[in-house]
Amino acid sequence: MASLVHRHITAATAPDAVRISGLSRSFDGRRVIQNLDLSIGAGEFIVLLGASGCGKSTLLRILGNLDRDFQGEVEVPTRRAVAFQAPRLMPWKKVWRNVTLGLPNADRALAERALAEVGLSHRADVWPKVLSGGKAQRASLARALVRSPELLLLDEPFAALDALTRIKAQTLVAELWQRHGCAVLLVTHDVEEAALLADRVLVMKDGVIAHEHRIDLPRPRDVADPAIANLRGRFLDWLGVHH
Ligand SMILES: Nc1ncnc2c1ncn2[C@@H]1O[C@H](COP(=O)(O)OP(=O)(O)OP(=O)(O)O)[C@@H](O)[C@H]1O
Repeated sequence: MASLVHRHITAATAPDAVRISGLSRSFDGRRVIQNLDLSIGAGEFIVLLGASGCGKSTLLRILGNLDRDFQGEVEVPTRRAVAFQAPRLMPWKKVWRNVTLGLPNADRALAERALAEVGLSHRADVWPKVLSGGKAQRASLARALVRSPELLLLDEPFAALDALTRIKAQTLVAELWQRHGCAVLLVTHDVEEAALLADRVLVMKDGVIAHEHRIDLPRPRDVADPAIANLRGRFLDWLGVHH
């Protein structure tokens, strides 16, 4: 059957890392993303908030080229990487081989460099099952970094971690982002995480970006800063959460 879907995914051109115009995506006749426009600057850290089911993961999957069944124009860099809530490591491959999975050649030195960046140098030769949740997630980040992405897509990467491990992982992502200078799109439900990490916070609702806020606070940001508490409150309001 001929598809009537018009789709266009092309390599992005500077200065933006991502350009989306008129993006729509439907499932079973229901529009989940509605004529959405969005640009992400090179090196910009975007956090995407939104109620469950509002289409955040759908947008991320489209940007990761994991879903091509959309309408509209999407420009993304060819060098991009995705990390999910579950680390998705292959249990039959040692950690370093997981890091280079899918690359044309399994370059051990490359894997070791990426593992060193996430503090896992000493774990290159273990099987994924021996890693704690936090370490497995760091291995998954190393697998993303080894691709030198211009765009890093993170879908609730810290959601399954305990509170302390989560804070460490947030700090690590902030450091990696600053060192690599890649654009980041991070999907989360955590309004504090958004306030701590983002250059710009987007709140998605009914398939569009309903609210947007740029954060100019210096980094590293302090969770005890009253400005962070203010932002939390504002984001919760936008999400319709009473606090
Ligand atoms: N492959 C699919 N087939 C049918 N419906 C889908 C599919 N993928 C997503 N949906 C629907 O699209 C809507 C948006 O899903 P999506 O996973 O993007 O939401 P989300 O904002 O990421 O939610 P959450 O915060 O719970 O992860 C939901 O109603 C979901 O059921």
